[in-house]
Amino acid sequence: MVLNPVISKLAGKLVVLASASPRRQEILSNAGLRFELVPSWFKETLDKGLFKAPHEYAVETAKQKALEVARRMPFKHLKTPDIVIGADTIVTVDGMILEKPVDKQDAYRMLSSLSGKEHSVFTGVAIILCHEKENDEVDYQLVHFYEETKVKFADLSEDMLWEYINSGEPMDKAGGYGIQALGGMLVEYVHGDFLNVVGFPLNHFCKQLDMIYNRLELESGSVHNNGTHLILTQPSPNLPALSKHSSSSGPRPKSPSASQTNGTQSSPSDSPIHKVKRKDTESEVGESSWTLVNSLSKHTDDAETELRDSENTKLPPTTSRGHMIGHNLTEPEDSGPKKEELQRIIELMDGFKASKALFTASEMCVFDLLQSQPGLDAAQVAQEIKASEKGTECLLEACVSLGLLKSKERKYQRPVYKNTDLAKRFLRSDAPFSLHGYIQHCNNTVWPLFSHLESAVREGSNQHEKAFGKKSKDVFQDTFYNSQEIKLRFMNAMHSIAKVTGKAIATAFDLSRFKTACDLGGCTGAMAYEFTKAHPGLSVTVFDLPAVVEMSEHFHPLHTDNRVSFVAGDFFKDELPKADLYILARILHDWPDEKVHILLNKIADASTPGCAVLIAETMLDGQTAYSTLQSLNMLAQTEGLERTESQYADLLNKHGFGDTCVIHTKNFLDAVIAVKM
Ligand SMILES: O=c1[nH]cc([C@@H]2O[C@H](COP(=O)(O)OP(=O)(O)OP(=O)(O)O)[C@@H](O)[C@H]2O)c(=O)[nH]1
Repeated sequence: MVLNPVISKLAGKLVVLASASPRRQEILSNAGLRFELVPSWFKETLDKGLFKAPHEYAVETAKQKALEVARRMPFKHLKTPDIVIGADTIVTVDGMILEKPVDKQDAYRMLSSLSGKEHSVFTGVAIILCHEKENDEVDYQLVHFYEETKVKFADLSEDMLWEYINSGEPMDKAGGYGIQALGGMLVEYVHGDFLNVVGFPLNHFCKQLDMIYNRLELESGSVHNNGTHLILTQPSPNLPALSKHSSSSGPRPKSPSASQTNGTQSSPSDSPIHKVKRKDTESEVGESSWTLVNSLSKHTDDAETELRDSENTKLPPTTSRGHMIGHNLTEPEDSGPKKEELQRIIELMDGFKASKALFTASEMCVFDLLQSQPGLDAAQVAQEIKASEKGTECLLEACVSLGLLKSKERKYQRPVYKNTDLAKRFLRSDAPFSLHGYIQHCNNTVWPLFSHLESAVREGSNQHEKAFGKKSKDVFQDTFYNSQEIKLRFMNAMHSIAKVTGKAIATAFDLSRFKTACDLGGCTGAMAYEFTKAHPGLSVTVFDLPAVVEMSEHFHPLHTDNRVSFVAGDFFKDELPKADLYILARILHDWPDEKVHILLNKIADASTPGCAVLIAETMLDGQTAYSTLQSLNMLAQTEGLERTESQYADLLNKHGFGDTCVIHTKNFLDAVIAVKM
């Protein structure tokens, strides 16, 4: 892309955004960056007192967020990213660091401290470049920087403050406001990068990428550039070499454009350089397997040593400004396709093989068998699952390479197999979070539908007729609930997803004011059960088709609590049970807008002011592979599609539901709540 040659340099690389912030996802995807989303599990609890300046705290938190993901991925996701991006935004005023408020009082405290004053917003950013070496070791290179923007708030009256707090907007935002939304009304002026306040300094980020990939200015000696650190653990012909002029005192940035940006001080770093050796797919990365180099001066010394080494490696010629002449460093002319590039394409091409291996092992109850009898060899497994020895061995080995099984070699004997933790938690059919039911649905329903994806894309409609030879006017009545066997399988699938996601949805918002809820299309009641578990004062009515309700007793042992009840009916045709809160979990994505309007209209008719609708769906905003592929899934399988959070807010607004609040749960589903005005 002409507009952004730097972002386009990342095409073909596995870029990972280690952030759950929907704003960061949006800023980067709007800039055309294709990335995978792996939110960091790093808890933001560093001791602020240990940092000399607030931006150091933001940078260190950003580094820890990114490092946590970079070191988790090879083990938990079984792939090594090329680049991991982490960020942390803080607000500073009167010597205090403000992060996200923990409750409304905290938001009040923050916003009143900002009223009528200028404050600073710092976003620290860490870019980790990962290099997987032939011997399975991973080298990490860390670039980090920060950006400062000054923001002045108008004087805020108590009424204004509380109205804003009650909108729900402050809760997931640094300093307790969102400048991009209602919070914009509180702001008198902004000096500096607006997107930095929103959560990601895009311009500064692009400059850093440019520096990394185009070697701009680096030849003339900037290790510390514009608040940036570049720490190399290994010389790499694909990365800018550090100048031999660099030193621990930090040379001045030479680029005029860079020095005009805010946040020009170089930030001291105490971050270690990490190297990790990947041993096998089962190992957890412990600190002991890391080589740590502890001080900044040590980094710089190491970097200089490495530079001298790297100067000996053959690099293409440069001009005096450090630009490459006729060469592109990321794609050396003579080296042919890079291993990582090919790996990414092959991974995508092989995705269906991995899925089918998982489906087959699950369908043949391999995980259940190895749970009850761990340590069987291929011949023993083959005998138990009534399959060929040769086929079973291939399947077991594939599962080992996918991280689903572990194998143990034995001298002069065949290896034996057992479940990995992942299989124990999610693939056993009797595990509390078992996805067995959903996997069966994927194998028997989604798989045949996806084999007609091209037709689905051409025609813009589901493929039940091609896949199953049946015309369906209503996919639920005509396909999913057409036979007992298929119905039970579908209900099992919905049940397992509801169990895995239920708690995150039920606890996404403060629902303490609601006494009654109605879970429309609530199937087996698994989601309803999570709601009653999380909210002791709440009773939930599950409203679903008679064919579903009659079968839900198969799942009833779950409902030991009599606060969950079932009512049979069709939510498009029949009167809805009265409730304070209507739950629509994975319902609206089945239907086109016309039908969604019919349903929301009925909910609006049944609601009085103060009642609410809670929608749980996968929102498209982050453009993650999961959400966009899920939208293809809805295309091939239903009449519906996945939507963005603003599309849901618009649909709800049209039926008198406002004060919309969205939570990204870090689980499969996101949640939106809106109140009848
Ligand atoms: O004007 C705005 N200011 C800030 C925000 C959002 O605030 C949060 C800041 O929190 P943090 O940096 O800790 O990031 P998280 O949301 O927890 O996500 P990670 O997974 O990356 O830790 C951030 O989301 C900003 O976007 C805003 O929206 N407007």
